[in-house]
Amino acid sequence: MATLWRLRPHFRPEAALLTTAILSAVAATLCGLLIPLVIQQIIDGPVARRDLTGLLWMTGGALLLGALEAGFFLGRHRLVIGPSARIESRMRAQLYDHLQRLPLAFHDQWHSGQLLSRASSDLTTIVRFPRYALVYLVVNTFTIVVSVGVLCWMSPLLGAAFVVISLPVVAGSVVFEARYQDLSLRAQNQLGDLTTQVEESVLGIRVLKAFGRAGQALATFRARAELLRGTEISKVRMLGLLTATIVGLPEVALGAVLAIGGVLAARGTMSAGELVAAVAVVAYLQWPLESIGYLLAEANDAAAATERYFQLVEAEVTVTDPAEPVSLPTPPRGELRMEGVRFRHPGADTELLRGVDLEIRPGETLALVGGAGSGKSTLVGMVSRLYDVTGGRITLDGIDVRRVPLAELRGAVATVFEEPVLFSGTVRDNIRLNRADLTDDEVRAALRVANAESFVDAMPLGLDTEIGEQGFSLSGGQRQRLALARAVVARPSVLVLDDPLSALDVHTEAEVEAALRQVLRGVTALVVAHRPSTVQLADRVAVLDEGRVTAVGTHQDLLRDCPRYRELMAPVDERTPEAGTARR
Ligand SMILES: Nc1ncnc2c1ncn2[C@@H]1O[C@H](COP(=O)(O)OP(=O)(O)OP(=O)(O)O)[C@@H](O)[C@H]1O
Repeated sequence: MATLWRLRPHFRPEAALLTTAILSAVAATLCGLLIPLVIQQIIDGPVARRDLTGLLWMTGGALLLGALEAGFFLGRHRLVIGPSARIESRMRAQLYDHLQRLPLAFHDQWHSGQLLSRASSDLTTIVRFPRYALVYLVVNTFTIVVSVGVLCWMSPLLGAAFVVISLPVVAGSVVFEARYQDLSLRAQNQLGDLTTQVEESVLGIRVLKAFGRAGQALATFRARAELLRGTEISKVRMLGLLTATIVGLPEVALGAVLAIGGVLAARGTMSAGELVAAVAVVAYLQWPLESIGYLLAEANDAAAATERYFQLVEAEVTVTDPAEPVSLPTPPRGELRMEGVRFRHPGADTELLRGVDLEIRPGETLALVGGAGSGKSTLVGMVSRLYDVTGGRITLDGIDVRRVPLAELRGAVATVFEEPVLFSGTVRDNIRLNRADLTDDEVRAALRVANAESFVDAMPLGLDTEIGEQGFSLSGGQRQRLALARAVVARPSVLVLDDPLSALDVHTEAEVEAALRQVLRGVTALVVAHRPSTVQLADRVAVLDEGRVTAVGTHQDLLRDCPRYRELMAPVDERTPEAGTARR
């Protein structure tokens, strides 16, 4: 339960409304509890005296209390809706914002389904707590304490009997509390694994079908679903056990009150009205008692979800804005240097990059060539700080990129990836991508440079055509040319192209290559390349091997002087086995 205490910064802005909601619920309870006492007065007073006028007044009083109880109850309901919705939306926004700021090294290590389930089902579970369980845990505890007080005031014997009968419930709740949260956390993690599999299967449906792996994927899914089912059943069994203990309590308590109260009334130490009131108070306790198990389960589910939420929002953002920022020259010249750059993945035993030295002159295009997994993407990703170096430094125009404000750096360095990701929205939205200040003329100029204007104009609504998921279906080459347009639209000084041709067929490759030739004019470019066609776009080529740059030169020079380069550039069927693999 201590975990839930960590939510207080989120609850604090809503404290006034939540407290009013709780007070409203307490007021409803007090009205409800006063009714049995009015009934006692009615029976011992007007009914015993056969006083019709008094009876009418007091019955009216009981009705008024009933109406007030309903009003306060409704008030509680209304008061809690706004705060809980605001808490939910703020927490969701904080989580999303944090996910955006977390470095790629973090995203490399987390399954997307685990992130999705935290952002969706976990937050819903957390928010059910202030909306419902929090108020009722407070109010029901209050109701039970006040009711026991009322019983003790009527007859200490009745109060003591009720407390003794309640002891198994208290013990059961303590055991339940300890075990249920563990099960709840396990179930939420298992749900995250299932979400990951659903997401991966949806994204990779073509591969699964093409390789005939749908059956195997289903078997894995079933096994995971079975695991989750088992955990959920254990949760329900545990809750059932507690509920079974609790549900019997009001009946036993009622029997005990009737028996003890009956004896006391027969002896004349308790009036008939007091006996009826005591029975009514115990009957009033039925819901608060029966709901304890459910509310504890809700609180524990919320606590487990809270733990998972904080795992994410407290994950360290290692790539941050510098404390003492230094601006790039305006406009930046685009001189890029790597000085002894080293990189080790968090928790990895060995370094992927072991001292890379490289210089790219303003306006020059340098191709980076290396075996699969040799660290090319990681190295080029460091220029815009998708990853941070773990040793050495990268400078742009003589300034360490870690000293440049992130927004400025990412404005100066644009990246195109192997897989062109397009978002749901229009062509224009995708090209501008959060740069709403760019005009249609600028967007068109970028499309022209990327050799994409003619096919965009041929689309049904031109720039307004919806693309991305479920949008207008584009070919690989068209998608990549839009990605190029997106990269150049804001006129960056440095372009990082992470193997932009590798996912394309020969014909499409030629289209994008033509676009690339245009795009590369006048900017400094670092291009990850696998094929001679891409390499030939570059002024110079660097060979990355064993974590270092082992050779730099023109394509022709390297073909002549560097055996490793010849190996890497050879057609796939002519390569030696280790040429295409990481040699670390
Ligand atoms: N979390 C991690 N811990 C340790 N090593 C990792 C981790 N994530 C990735 N790697 C290693 O980093 C390398 C991938 O680096 P990178 O993607 O930069 O290579 P690349 O040269 O671009 O590969 P490719 O040409 O196949 O795209 C691989 O060797 C991989 O094993």
